[in-house]
Amino acid sequence: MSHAWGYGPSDGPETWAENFPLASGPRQSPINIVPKEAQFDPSLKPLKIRYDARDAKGILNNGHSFQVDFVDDTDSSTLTGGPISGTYRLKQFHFHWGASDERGSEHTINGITFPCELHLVHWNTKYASFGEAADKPDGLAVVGVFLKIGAANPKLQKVLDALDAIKTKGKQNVFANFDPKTLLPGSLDYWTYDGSLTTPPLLESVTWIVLKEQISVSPAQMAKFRSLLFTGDGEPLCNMVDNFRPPQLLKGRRVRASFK
Ligand SMILES: NS(=O)(=O)/N=C1/NCCS1
Ligand SMILES: [Zn+2]
Repeated sequence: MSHAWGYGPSDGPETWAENFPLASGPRQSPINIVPKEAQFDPSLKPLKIRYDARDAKGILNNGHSFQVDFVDDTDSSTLTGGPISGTYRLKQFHFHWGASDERGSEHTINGITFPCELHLVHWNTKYASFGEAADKPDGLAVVGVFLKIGAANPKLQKVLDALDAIKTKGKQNVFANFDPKTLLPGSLDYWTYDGSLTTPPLLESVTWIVLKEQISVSPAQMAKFRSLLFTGDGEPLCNMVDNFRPPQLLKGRRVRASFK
């Protein structure tokens, strides 16, 4: 049975444990990252990110965020190196954001929140598919990128221009020829820890790779994110904002840094 969940007072993160017991598990995400407590690990490899714009397939309002989906039947868009072993294929990317600029990210740095956070979701090709990988402890790897308020981000604009056509839950459109590598910052320095999906079913299958360097987003671009709706056609209008889970307990986990 699929349980309805959301980000409101009656179905939000504080209620998820009722239907998704992993919410109280030992490796939940997101977390607050305290750089001074992160251990530099010289054995961590540089991230190797190779994406092919031709793999971009579509864009979907899934009622919780919007996601850009990728063809993942070959190793043409992959994540390797970093803290992971083997090859992980790009499945989709999506965002989390706030109703205003002082909140919106899921991970925090020294308790600092950002207005938006990008997640690039990859699955381990030792498994047959995303669905097979999603509940395995080494099944997924998500690269997280913080967005901070500044100059308009031209790389983001193509994604934001596609939102008018997917305003309501369930709407989708073709979204072709887009290389998400253009969304990444110049530095690929990262923090990494073992965590979970930040949305139900909160599966504890994610190697998190959170980049230190942020990318920019303008106030007008943030307004575009906030123009989406959680609700479907014909339902009462509810703006898609504050679709983030707050930081969870570390429960003894180590956060490693790829940089000094
Ligand atoms: N925000 S997240 O990336 O941890 N959650 C996900 N749920 C389904 C695919 S990714
Ligand atoms: Zn996410």
